[in-house]
Amino acid sequence: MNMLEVNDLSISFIQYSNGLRQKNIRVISDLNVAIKTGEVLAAVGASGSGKSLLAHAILGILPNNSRMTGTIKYNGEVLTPERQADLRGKEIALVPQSVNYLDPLMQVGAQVRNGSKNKEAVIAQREVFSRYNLASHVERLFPFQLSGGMARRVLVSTAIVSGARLVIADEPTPGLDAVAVKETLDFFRELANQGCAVMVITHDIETALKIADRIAVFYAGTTVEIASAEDFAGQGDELRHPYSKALWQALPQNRFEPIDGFQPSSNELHGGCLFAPRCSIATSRCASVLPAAREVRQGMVRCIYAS
Ligand SMILES: Nc1ncnc2c1ncn2[C@@H]1O[C@H](COP(=O)(O)OP(=O)(O)OP(=O)(O)O)[C@@H](O)[C@H]1O
Ligand code: NI
Repeated sequence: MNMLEVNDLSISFIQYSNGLRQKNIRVISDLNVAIKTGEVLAAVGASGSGKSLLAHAILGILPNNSRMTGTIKYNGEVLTPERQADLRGKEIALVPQSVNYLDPLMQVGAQVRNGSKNKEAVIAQREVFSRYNLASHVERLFPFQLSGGMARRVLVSTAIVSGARLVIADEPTPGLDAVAVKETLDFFRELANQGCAVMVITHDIETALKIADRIAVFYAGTTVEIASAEDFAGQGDELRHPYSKALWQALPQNRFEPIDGFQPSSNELHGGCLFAPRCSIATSRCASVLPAAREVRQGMVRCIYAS
């Protein structure tokens, strides 16, 4: 069963230009993704492709000047803002991308326990800290006293101590050394094995492949492909979308060929397939129709030529 289901999610920001003229800038378009109990799904894509906004939409923490359409379901139930507030930090936890999400005025131990002073919470927090090599005095420190790597371990600890069922980790590994990276990824796998659903957001396919069952490839605010991790192999022949193939082939151990051009920015999105201007197999048809999401070989793809 799907623990999380995101259907036709679109997000835009209202911007004021030339005085009072209002402009809607669309940053996520018709995005679909789902995660099952026991599964780790990686969301992979370049900077600005909409990964963090998806995380914030699920948690219900989008900025005030944004508008969202589409539905997000948790265990089959549509999430309303009230329900999101109830579940946030309890059943649904975020490991945020930036350490700025830590409260600068609160000792980190208390933050990880969500303010709780009860005995079990303190024990759980201390166990996780020792597991992450955070010395016993660290719980009394304030965020500004932590190194970058320590702060990231504190953020991961917060999600773990919360006992959440759905964990969304936004770039959890930068600033960690190789051992801590492995430990963190292993821990997410363990959470999934215990029946949680985990989404790991990363711009790095190699990190994603170390942990994910399935990979959702983001481009310019939508998912262009959702494939099983095994499909990222060899020449990438099992992949369905030209962008996923190009990403895969750009890795040093593969052809090491960069993709020409740039991801369009949100104020220059045109009709048609957003990847078409950079795609080697694009035709005039691609410029006119936005490809619908369809199922191909047990994966999802948005390309009219995928087979
Ligand atoms: N508050 C905001 N107002 C206007 N535009 C925004 C706002 N927040 C994000 N955006 C735009 O939305 C798009 C997606 O941003 P998002 O942070 O989700 O990208 P990302 O995939 O997480 O990138 P990164 O890998 O750099 O973290 C970007 O083009 C960004 O500029
Ligand atoms: Ni991000």
